[in-house]
Amino acid sequence: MEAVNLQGMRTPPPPSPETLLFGTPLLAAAPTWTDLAWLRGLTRLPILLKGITEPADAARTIEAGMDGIIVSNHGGRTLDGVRATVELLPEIVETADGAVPVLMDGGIRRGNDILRAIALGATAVLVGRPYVHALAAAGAPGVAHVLRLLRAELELAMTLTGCATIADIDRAVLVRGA
Ligand SMILES: Cc1cc2nc3c(=O)[nH]c(=O)nc-3n(C[C@H](O)[C@H](O)[C@H](O)COP(=O)(O)O)c2cc1C
Repeated sequence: MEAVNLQGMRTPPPPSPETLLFGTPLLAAAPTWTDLAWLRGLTRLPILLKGITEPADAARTIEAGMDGIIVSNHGGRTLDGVRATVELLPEIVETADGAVPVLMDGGIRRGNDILRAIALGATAVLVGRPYVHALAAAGAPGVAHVLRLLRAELELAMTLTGCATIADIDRAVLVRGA
């Protein structure tokens, strides 16, 4: 039987050789779908599940009562070679079928990247390294500058593709590659 602490949290079992990842108990402590049910029961706040890369997991996220999906490969840092999120996005949007918002991150560097993601069905995008690098280079004003640039570039891309509002952005703005 699984141990449960006073807050109702699952206490990870002691690591076995099978759950040791390169000598660390990382996998043994990883949250499970059961933990999501526990978390859902604790709050009515929206919960968005990050790191979804498979349609089957997207379906399970919705079944688990989550409020949104974040398509993410964590910036490709943890598993080199995992498919790009912009490539994964359409099949996950199709699976979600409007039931919950689908956000994505990974490789958003310019306004065009935001336009493309929204055209492929993303409700919104998130950024990681651009704001971290800006913070390191120029502090809080650097972060504000990056966000201003992304917004200005998105507005320019929308103007050039004839989209007056975010809701006007659809697949018609995309050109299919060979
Ligand atoms: C230094 C660093 C540490 C990160 N640590 C985590 C983490 O602990 N958990 C997580 O879900 N994602 C983590 N991420 C991934 C980001 O949350 C985000 O998914 C990713 O940076 C988005 O891609 P981008 O950097 O290309 O915008 C980390 C990213 C960086 C650059």
